[in-house]
Amino acid sequence: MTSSSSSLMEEATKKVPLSSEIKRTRPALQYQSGFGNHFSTEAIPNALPEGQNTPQTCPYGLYAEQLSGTAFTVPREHNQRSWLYRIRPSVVQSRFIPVASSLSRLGLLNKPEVTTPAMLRWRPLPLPMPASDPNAPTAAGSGVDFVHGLVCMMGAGDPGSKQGLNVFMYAADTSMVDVAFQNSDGDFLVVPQMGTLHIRTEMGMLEVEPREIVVLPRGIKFQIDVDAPSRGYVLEVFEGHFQLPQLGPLGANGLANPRDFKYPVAAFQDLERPFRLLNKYGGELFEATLPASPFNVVAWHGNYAPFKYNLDDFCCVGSVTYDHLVGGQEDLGGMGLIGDPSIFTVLTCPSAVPGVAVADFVVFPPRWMVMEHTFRPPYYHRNVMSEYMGMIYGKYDAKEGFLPGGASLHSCMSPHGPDLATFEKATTEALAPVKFEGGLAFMFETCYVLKLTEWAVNAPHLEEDYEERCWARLPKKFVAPQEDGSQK
Ligand SMILES: O=C(O)Cc1cc(O)ccc1O
Ligand SMILES: [Fe+2]
Repeated sequence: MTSSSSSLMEEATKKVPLSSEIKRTRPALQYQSGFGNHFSTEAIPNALPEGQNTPQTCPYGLYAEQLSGTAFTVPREHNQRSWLYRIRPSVVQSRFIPVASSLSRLGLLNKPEVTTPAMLRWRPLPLPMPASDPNAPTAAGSGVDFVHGLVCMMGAGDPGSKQGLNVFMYAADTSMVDVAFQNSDGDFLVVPQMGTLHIRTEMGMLEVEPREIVVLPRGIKFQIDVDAPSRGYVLEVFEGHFQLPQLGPLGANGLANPRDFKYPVAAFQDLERPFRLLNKYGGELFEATLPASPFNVVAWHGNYAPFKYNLDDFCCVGSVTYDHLVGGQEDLGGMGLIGDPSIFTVLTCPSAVPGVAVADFVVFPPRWMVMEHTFRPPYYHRNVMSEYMGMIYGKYDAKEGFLPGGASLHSCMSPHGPDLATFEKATTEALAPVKFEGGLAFMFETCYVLKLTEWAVNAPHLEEDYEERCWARLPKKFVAPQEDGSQK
């Protein structure tokens, strides 16, 4: 490891202040708040038509364009669409052509084809090589932008039949210049672990830092600037959209509160120069040329838009008596099943089966641990759901060696739980109330059985001795009773 990457890794283990807490280099952005709201926003006063969506002519000579995130015909409470008022409509573009073969080496297009139930863990994803590194591919530095830095690790299903998901990681050090990306295959949930993402979307700008997440719904064009080596995780769902979990017996508040979700305000570019549009479609990549910036939406209204959320705002709920609780479905005295996922769920993308998620995004944030006569860490278990975990900063409370920027996979029915050191500590420590402040881990939990990409199983940062290192030395502690039934 180079000294610069080891110091970057030290950086990553610390809880870094948000840039809003330190000196800013860019003007602070404005947002609108409230999960799933119907927003109205205009970058020029009166750019939104009054009283109707498609007047004969729109203010300022804008074109009206609807973007639908759900079928027109789904019930009103699930309907997601926005009306965009833009300088040119999206149809002004050249024919989409498959991206040239040199670019098809993109990790983004890796196919999940390897089946294995093995418990796997990866050390931190290597960052793009700095220009000063003699092994860097170009003298100007690695030049890897967000799209080219995405690498598919695993997935299930098929975007063509709108079923399943992918898990990616990204490592990038370069901004996207005069290029926009559109994912027609599903929604992206991005979890930065290092480096701020400056995201320009059709609906406006978002700035997203480690400890925040962003959802970029299907089809919404975006472009990402970075100002430092940046790394993180991406969950892509091919079906449905992310929603807040039911609160069941918790009542009206708690977990991720709706008002803490931030949506962009309209912001547009009037840039008349060629742009490339990269489109992920059916798991392949296509490209078209645009005569001008596609970020030309002067005003919009609707409920289909990207949004961000600060994980520090998560209101964590847990056991205040005994046992380690994660939550589950609640049957409220004959009121029927509430599809209520884990108490650590920030967002869920539900399947058609109540309580079963295409994917849950779950966090393990700093929190008080007060449970009495209890083994407090996550217990040993095997789960019908598959669990992919990542680390944003610090340490996880069940394992040593799970590092920020690293990842683990415990698939359907594969066993996992605390390592030896954690077990020893948890079974001998005095159970005073303690605040776990060690770190912020998260999980993508899915009902699908994941396949891995060749890249993920052959990656040099895959830990060869994961099971061995964590669990092989867990001792036999069993003491059989004496013939008379007494214990030795
Ligand atoms: O396996 C893990 O580390 C994740 C996890 C944590 C927890 O507190 C309960 C269940 C669970 O799967
Ligand atoms: Fe687990």
